[in-house]
Amino acid sequence: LLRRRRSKASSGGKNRPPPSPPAIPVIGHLHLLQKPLHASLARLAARHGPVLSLRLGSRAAVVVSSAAGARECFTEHDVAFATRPRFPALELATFGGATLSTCPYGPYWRDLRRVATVHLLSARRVGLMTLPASGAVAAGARGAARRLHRAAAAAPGGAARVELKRRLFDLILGALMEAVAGTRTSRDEADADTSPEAREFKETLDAMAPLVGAANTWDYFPVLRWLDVFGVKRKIMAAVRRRDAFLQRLIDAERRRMDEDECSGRESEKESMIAVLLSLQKSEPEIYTDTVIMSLCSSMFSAGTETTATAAEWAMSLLLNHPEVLKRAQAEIDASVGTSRLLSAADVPGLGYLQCVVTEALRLYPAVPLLVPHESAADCAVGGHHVPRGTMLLVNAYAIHRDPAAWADPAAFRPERFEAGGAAGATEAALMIPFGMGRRKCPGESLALRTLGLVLGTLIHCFDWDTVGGAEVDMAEGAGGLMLPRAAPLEAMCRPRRAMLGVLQKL
Ligand code: HEM
Repeated sequence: LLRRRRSKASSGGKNRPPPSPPAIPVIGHLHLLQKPLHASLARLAARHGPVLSLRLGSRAAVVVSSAAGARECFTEHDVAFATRPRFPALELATFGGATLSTCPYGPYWRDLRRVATVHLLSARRVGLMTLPASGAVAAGARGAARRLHRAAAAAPGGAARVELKRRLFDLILGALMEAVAGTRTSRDEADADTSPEAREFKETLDAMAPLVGAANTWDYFPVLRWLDVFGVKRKIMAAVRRRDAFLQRLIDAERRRMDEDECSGRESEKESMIAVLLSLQKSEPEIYTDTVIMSLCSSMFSAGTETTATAAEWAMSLLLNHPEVLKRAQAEIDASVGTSRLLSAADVPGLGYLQCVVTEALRLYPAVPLLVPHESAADCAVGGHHVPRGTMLLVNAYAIHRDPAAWADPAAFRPERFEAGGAAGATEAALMIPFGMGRRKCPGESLALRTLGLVLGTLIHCFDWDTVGGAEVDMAEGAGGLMLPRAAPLEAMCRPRRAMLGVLQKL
């Protein structure tokens, strides 16, 4: 004991574990956690400090809720924290934990990450999706404006009550489905926000999500996995088979199309992500198997759709409750783009205030509030506390973005704080990490920001928006696993702007 105490003293406290609330046998600290999880963890951090340790059933976790702690984890210890914890329930739905977001750090992750950043989400590819009018996101935003205009024209008084959550989700899933699998034709035929393919895929995800959620308890109490009393595993496997069959059909269709193009010597005008991956498969078939292609496509949908749609929905909620901000963003677009054409992605970099709106919305409501869990692959020290190998790391971006020591009036929606490139009223300690930080940072950030700018800009430019019945939008947060959903789906009243009628009628 004496030896241990002496070595602790000589290490300057670095061997001390982070502070921890009293735990209960077997369940550890699980009883202290309520939904939404980020709020519960912020309350514990206020009581026990910005670096605290928890035991979640059989799993050890450390929760970091300060900018300084997050910086330390993702700079000094970035490699140590670059791997992911294994969640048996999630593994069933993610190709055995082999998707880009879930796989352990190592050569396999590096390969997938390189393909994603160099081939699928590169600046060139994001440009192709957003810049030309035929790009998947640009066409999606235009189609949504056309359909909203029609809905308003058919509504009494010329203003339609629209469920923005569904429309935003469909728009973004439709655009991603087109970018991944080249499904434009089928979407155009249906003139809907999504193609039939996107709808079918969504059905498979909807079937899987609650099952994986229900099986989450396995991750903390492994014994439950072996019992599988309610047959959850069997049901997850059935949903997984349906999803994989669907993804395989998309791959086969692209393969057939590419073969036909090759035979006829036709140049394909726009390559889908699957086509890019199939070209890589030709040169390195042992690496780019159909399963790897499926897992990459699945990563794009699961990591890119709900996140971007949720961020857009929160941004619209904030704008509806702050009509003065909405008017200012609209005036900026009118002054820069005019009212004789639609906004394009090329206009977005010149719309400084609109970008501040997006940033401020991501600060207040980061779509992934605790980032994606990391795990330490080696012992390290965070905030002077010892974190052993194999500890799950949760970084509370939500709490960091609202830290009163770092941000002036942190709960207020004030896009101006980001004007002139800075964060006015924020101290050196302020840190924005809606997309994470370090080597596992989101590779879809630039696609997400372009999409948000283009979609929100189009909605603001073409329509006047109002809350339903003039009541304030309720900003209550729902419980959403890793995500930060609204408690109630956002609905709003949408009326085409008189100045934009000429443009809308031609869509
Ligand atoms: C507003 C929209 C988005 C937000 C807020 C967001 C946020 C995040 C966050 C917080 C992470 C985890 C970072 C970490 O591990 O610490 C992440 C990872 C990831 N994101 Fe995004 N994301 C968005 C959009 C997208 C899009 C559009 C795509 C692709 C189409 C995408 C693909 C991914 C992938 C593949 C990962 C896993 C990266 C890895 O583990 O190496 N995300 N994202």
